[in-house]
Amino acid sequence: MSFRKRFTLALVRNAEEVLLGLKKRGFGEGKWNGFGGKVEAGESIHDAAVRELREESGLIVENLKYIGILDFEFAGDPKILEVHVFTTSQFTGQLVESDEMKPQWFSIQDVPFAKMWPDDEFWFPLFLKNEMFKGYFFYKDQDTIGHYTLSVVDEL
Ligand SMILES: CSc1nc2ncnc(N)c2[nH]1
Repeated sequence: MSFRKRFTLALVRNAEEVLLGLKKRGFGEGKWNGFGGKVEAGESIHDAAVRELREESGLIVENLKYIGILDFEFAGDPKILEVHVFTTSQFTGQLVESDEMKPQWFSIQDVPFAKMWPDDEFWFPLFLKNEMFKGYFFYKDQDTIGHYTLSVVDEL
Protein backbone atom coordinates (compact mmCIF):
# COMPACT_ATOMS: atom_id res chain seq x y z
CA MET A 1 0.00 0.00 0.00
CA SER A 2 1.54 3.33 -1.00
CA PHE A 3 1.38 6.52 1.06
CA ARG A 4 2.27 10.15 0.25
CA LYS A 5 4.78 12.40 1.90
CA ARG A 6 4.67 16.14 1.03
CA PHE A 7 7.79 18.06 0.05
CA THR A 8 8.53 21.52 -1.29
CA LEU A 9 10.84 22.58 -4.09
CA ALA A 10 11.64 26.25 -4.68
CA LEU A 11 13.37 27.63 -7.78
CA VAL A 12 14.65 31.20 -7.48
CA ARG A 13 15.28 32.84 -10.84
CA ASN A 14 15.86 36.08 -12.67
CA ALA A 15 15.61 36.79 -16.39
CA GLU A 16 18.87 35.02 -17.21
CA GLU A 17 19.70 32.70 -14.33
CA VAL A 18 18.26 30.05 -12.00
CA LEU A 19 19.55 29.36 -8.48
CA LEU A 20 20.39 25.73 -7.73
CA GLY A 21 21.97 24.05 -4.72
CA LEU A 22 24.55 21.27 -4.76
CA LYS A 23 23.37 18.65 -2.26
CA LYS A 24 26.49 17.86 -0.22
CA ARG A 25 25.10 14.81 1.64
CA GLY A 26 22.05 12.64 2.07
CA PHE A 27 19.30 12.01 -0.47
CA GLY A 28 20.32 13.34 -3.88
CA GLU A 29 23.94 13.92 -2.81
CA GLY A 30 26.08 15.28 -5.65
CA LYS A 31 23.10 16.59 -7.59
CA TRP A 32 22.17 20.23 -8.24
CA ASN A 33 18.67 20.61 -6.86
CA GLY A 34 15.97 23.09 -6.20
CA PHE A 35 15.71 24.12 -2.53
CA GLY A 36 13.18 22.37 -0.36
CA GLY A 37 12.34 19.63 2.03
CA LYS A 38 9.61 18.09 4.16
CA VAL A 39 6.37 19.85 5.06
CA GLU A 40 6.19 19.65 8.87
CA ALA A 41 2.94 18.87 10.69
CA GLY A 42 0.79 21.97 11.17
CA GLU A 43 2.74 23.96 8.55
CA SER A 44 1.26 25.17 5.26
CA ILE A 45 3.03 23.95 2.15
CA HIS A 46 3.84 27.54 1.18
CA ASP A 47 5.30 28.32 4.64
CA ALA A 48 7.37 25.14 4.46
CA ALA A 49 8.74 26.23 1.06
CA VAL A 50 9.67 29.69 2.43
CA ARG A 51 11.32 28.11 5.51
CA GLU A 52 13.27 25.47 3.54
CA LEU A 53 14.51 28.06 1.03
CA ARG A 54 15.82 30.25 3.86
CA GLU A 55 17.38 27.31 5.71
CA GLU A 56 19.07 25.90 2.59
CA SER A 57 20.10 29.06 0.74
CA GLY A 58 19.93 31.98 3.17
CA LEU A 59 17.48 33.83 0.91
CA ILE A 60 14.36 35.42 2.38
CA VAL A 61 11.22 35.50 0.24
CA GLU A 62 7.77 36.92 0.91
CA ASN A 63 5.78 35.35 -1.84
CA LEU A 64 6.44 32.17 -3.73
CA LYS A 65 4.38 31.39 -6.82
CA TYR A 66 2.93 27.89 -6.89
CA ILE A 67 3.77 26.45 -10.32
CA GLY A 68 3.63 22.68 -10.19
CA ILE A 69 3.08 19.35 -8.49
CA LEU A 70 5.44 16.45 -9.17
CA ASP A 71 4.82 12.96 -7.78
CA PHE A 72 7.88 10.73 -7.52
CA GLU A 73 7.71 6.99 -6.97
CA PHE A 74 10.74 4.74 -6.59
CA ALA A 75 10.57 1.00 -7.40
CA GLY A 76 10.07 -1.02 -4.24
CA ASP A 77 9.32 2.01 -2.07
CA PRO A 78 5.69 2.51 -0.94
CA LYS A 79 6.36 6.22 -0.21
CA ILE A 80 5.28 8.58 -2.98
CA LEU A 81 7.05 11.95 -2.78
CA GLU A 82 4.43 14.63 -3.50
CA VAL A 83 6.61 17.62 -4.42
CA HIS A 84 5.01 21.07 -4.57
CA VAL A 85 7.06 23.34 -6.85
CA PHE A 86 7.33 27.10 -6.34
CA THR A 87 9.26 29.93 -7.94
CA THR A 88 10.11 33.54 -7.25
CA SER A 89 12.27 36.30 -8.62
CA GLN A 90 11.81 38.56 -5.55
CA PHE A 91 14.12 37.83 -2.63
CA THR A 92 16.41 39.46 -0.08
CA GLY A 93 19.33 38.18 1.99
CA GLN A 94 22.72 36.77 1.10
CA LEU A 95 23.44 33.34 -0.29
CA VAL A 96 24.81 31.07 2.43
CA GLU A 97 26.58 27.76 1.88
CA SER A 98 25.51 25.21 4.52
CA ASP A 99 26.84 21.75 5.32
CA GLU A 100 23.85 20.47 3.28
CA MET A 101 23.77 22.73 0.26
CA LYS A 102 26.10 24.89 -1.86
CA PRO A 103 24.00 27.52 -3.71
CA GLN A 104 25.10 28.69 -7.16
CA TRP A 105 23.52 30.70 -10.01
CA PHE A 106 23.36 29.03 -13.43
CA SER A 107 22.51 30.59 -16.80
CA ILE A 108 19.12 29.28 -17.91
CA GLN A 109 20.90 28.57 -21.24
CA ASP A 110 23.21 26.21 -19.43
CA VAL A 111 21.28 24.28 -16.76
CA PRO A 112 23.52 21.39 -15.55
CA PHE A 113 20.95 18.67 -16.30
CA ALA A 114 23.67 15.97 -16.39
CA LYS A 115 24.23 16.62 -12.68
CA MET A 116 20.56 16.98 -11.69
CA TRP A 117 17.71 14.58 -11.08
CA PRO A 118 16.73 13.09 -14.49
CA ASP A 119 13.14 14.37 -14.18
CA ASP A 120 14.31 17.99 -14.33
CA GLU A 121 15.05 17.80 -18.04
CA PHE A 122 11.34 17.16 -18.66
CA TRP A 123 9.68 19.84 -16.54
CA PHE A 124 12.35 22.62 -16.39
CA PRO A 125 11.35 23.90 -19.88
CA LEU A 126 7.76 24.33 -18.63
CA PHE A 127 8.99 26.13 -15.48
CA LEU A 128 11.21 28.43 -17.57
CA LYS A 129 8.24 29.27 -19.84
CA ASN A 130 6.17 30.13 -16.72
CA GLU A 131 3.72 27.32 -17.40
CA MET A 132 2.02 25.39 -14.60
CA PHE A 133 2.42 21.63 -14.67
CA LYS A 134 1.54 18.32 -13.05
CA GLY A 135 3.81 15.33 -13.41
CA TYR A 136 4.39 11.78 -12.22
CA PHE A 137 7.79 10.09 -12.50
CA PHE A 138 8.43 6.41 -11.75
CA TYR A 139 12.10 5.78 -10.96
CA LYS A 140 13.42 2.24 -11.55
CA ASP A 141 16.49 3.30 -9.56
CA GLN A 142 17.85 6.67 -8.43
CA ASP A 143 19.21 7.41 -11.91
CA THR A 144 16.64 5.81 -14.22
CA ILE A 145 13.12 6.95 -15.03
CA GLY A 146 10.93 3.96 -15.97
CA HIS A 147 7.91 5.93 -17.12
CA TYR A 148 6.35 9.31 -16.53
CA THR A 149 3.43 11.58 -17.30
CA LEU A 150 3.68 15.37 -17.53
CA SER A 151 1.03 17.89 -18.53
CA VAL A 152 0.56 21.65 -18.56
CA VAL A 153 -2.41 22.65 -16.38
CA ASP A 154 -4.47 25.80 -15.87
CA GLU A 155 -4.79 25.24 -12.13
CA LEU A 156 -3.10 23.14 -9.44
C1 LIG B 1 13.26 12.82 -5.91
S1 LIG B 1 13.16 13.36 -7.55
C2 LIG B 1 13.67 15.04 -7.50
N1 LIG B 1 13.74 15.75 -8.63
C3 LIG B 1 14.20 16.94 -8.28
N2 LIG B 1 14.49 18.01 -9.05
C4 LIG B 1 15.00 19.11 -8.46
N3 LIG B 1 15.24 19.18 -7.15
C5 LIG B 1 14.96 18.13 -6.35
N4 LIG B 1 15.20 18.22 -5.02
C6 LIG B 1 14.43 16.96 -6.92
N5 LIG B 1 14.06 15.74 -6.43
